[in-house]
Amino acid sequence: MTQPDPTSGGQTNAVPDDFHFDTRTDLRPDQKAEVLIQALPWLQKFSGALVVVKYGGNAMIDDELKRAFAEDMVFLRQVGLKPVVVHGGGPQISSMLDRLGIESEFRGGLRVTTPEAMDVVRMVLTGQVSRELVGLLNAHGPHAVGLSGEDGGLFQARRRHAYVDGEPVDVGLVGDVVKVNPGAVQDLLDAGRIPVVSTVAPDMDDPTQVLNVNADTAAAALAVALGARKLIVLTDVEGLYLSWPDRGSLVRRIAASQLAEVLPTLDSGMRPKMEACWRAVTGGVGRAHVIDGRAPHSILVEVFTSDGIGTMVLPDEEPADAPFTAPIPVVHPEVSA
Ligand SMILES: Nc1ncnc2c1ncn2[C@@H]1O[C@H](COP(=O)(O)OP(=O)(O)O)[C@@H](O)[C@H]1O
Ligand SMILES: CC(=O)N[C@@H](CCC(=O)OP(=O)(O)O)C(=O)O
Repeated sequence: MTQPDPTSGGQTNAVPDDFHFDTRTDLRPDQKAEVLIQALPWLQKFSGALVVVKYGGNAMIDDELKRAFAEDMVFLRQVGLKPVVVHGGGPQISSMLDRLGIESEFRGGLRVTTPEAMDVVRMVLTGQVSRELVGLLNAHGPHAVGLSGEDGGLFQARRRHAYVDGEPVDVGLVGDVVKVNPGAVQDLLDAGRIPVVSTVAPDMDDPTQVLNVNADTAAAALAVALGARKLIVLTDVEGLYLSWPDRGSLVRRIAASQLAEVLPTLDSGMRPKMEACWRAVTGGVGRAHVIDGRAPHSILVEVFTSDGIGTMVLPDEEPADAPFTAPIPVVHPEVSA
């Protein structure tokens, strides 16, 4: 049996003949209907919305979770949103460097990237992680197309001058995205595809050289350039904790200016992530969320339920669509000046 896909310009999606609804849950039919109907205002609100989803390497824990992630992306697209995937792959790069006997070290949350390590970063991100995600998405139909920051002039980067404790450190071939030309991603979206972006970028000052770009930072730059409604960052923790690792200090909502005060207090893993959220929201993206990628379908819970999930960063001035905002108290961090 095949069903026409109304959003795919005449393509068809194969539905197996033995297809049946999942009956593993204990929900009664009316409860199932309630869950679906509760999603209605959110489906209406986000119809046509462009959402950039950063999928961190630490959230790619097992095959089941990766498949659930792919289902979520296809779900978003199928109900009329425009998802763009920007993926990381830090642990996958580290494990390949290990296998090849190449030492890898982080300074200030950035991988010190030698020319030899850069070859591995590029190979793992574009040749392994991207291929796997594209394959998982395309198990549902011909949706996904992979591209890297090198393709179609998507990113241009500049070498990063990194500092640890105020001292300059050499992190090698690490860059910051300084220019985004989102045309190639926009073309794919216009064609109904799901772009899957790897964050390797040409060096603006030496176009023969590619640079290793932190995936959170690249996702934020792309979200701003595309004028995204949301940036969703999937990681391996419930969200931002004000006093890590005190589990009682999870932040549910935080305004950009409050976040700016907190940033200098954060550890290296969380800092680039929260900085990326801050950049996105101050750059015009409606909301940025950090959510737990270890929970299956956390994206759907974030986008289509009133309570949401994880930590939400919002602009200082609440936009006009405030009535849809979940009634969660804003945390006012107590941070010394
Ligand atoms: N304040 C904090 N709130 C939440 N997590 C934190 C905090 N400080 C440090 N962390 C650590 O940061 C990790 C997430 O960063 P990272 O490992 O770089 O993620 P990813 O690979 O998804 O980009 C968490 O697993 C947690 O151990
Ligand atoms: C400069 C730098 O550190 N680049 C990262 C790029 C991958 C990444 O960011 O992956 P995650 O999102 O999984 O952490 C790295 O080499 O690990």
